[in-house]
Amino acid sequence: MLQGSLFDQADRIEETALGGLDGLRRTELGSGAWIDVLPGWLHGADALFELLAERVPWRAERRQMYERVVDVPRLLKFYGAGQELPHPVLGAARDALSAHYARELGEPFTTAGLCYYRDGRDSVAWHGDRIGRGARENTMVAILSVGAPRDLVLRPVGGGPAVRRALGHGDLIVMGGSCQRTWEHAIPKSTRAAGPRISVQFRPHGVR
Ligand SMILES: O=C(O)CCC(=O)C(=O)O
Ligand SMILES: [Fe+2]
Repeated sequence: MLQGSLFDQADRIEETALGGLDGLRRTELGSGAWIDVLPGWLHGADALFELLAERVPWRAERRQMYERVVDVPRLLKFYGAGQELPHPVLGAARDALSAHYARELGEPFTTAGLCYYRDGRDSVAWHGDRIGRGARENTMVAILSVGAPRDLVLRPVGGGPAVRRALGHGDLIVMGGSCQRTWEHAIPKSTRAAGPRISVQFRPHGVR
């Protein structure tokens, strides 16, 4: 929740700023998949968490699961290409990522999907981002995390050792190469007390 006067809040969010991307470190996962990770890319990430929690028109979705309709255990908001993002630093993040990966990706990041995990009961099940072109082509999905850390876990399709990264407080992870096809990822439920986390996923046009 927002605390103090609007003026205090404005002061704090003004401290929110991106660092450089030189510290990105790549881990090859195998089968042409990789992740790049940069802890603490966004400074003042907690102020951005508060702003997004308050300002974004979050949607609770419901899905058919067998014979029941169940709540999707996280809140969502999708911003398409050209839609104004809830804070300018997110546009700056998208553009910095587009510039950094221009050669390797061959196209810019254009969309931003936001997910709000309110506590350890919120989660996302194993999946690859394969609704769009990620099902057939190599692509990238870049995720900026604010708020409390949660584990993002990756595992090869068909089984094998998992890879786990705790992400929050301005951390960046980029899933690239064949990662959406040959690997799956999840944010598992946490039985330990987990604070709220918001993730911002930047994707190229046609990747979902
Ligand atoms: O919250 C995250 O970091 C992952 C979200 C995700 O995998 C998705 O929405 O496709
Ligand atoms: Fe995903």
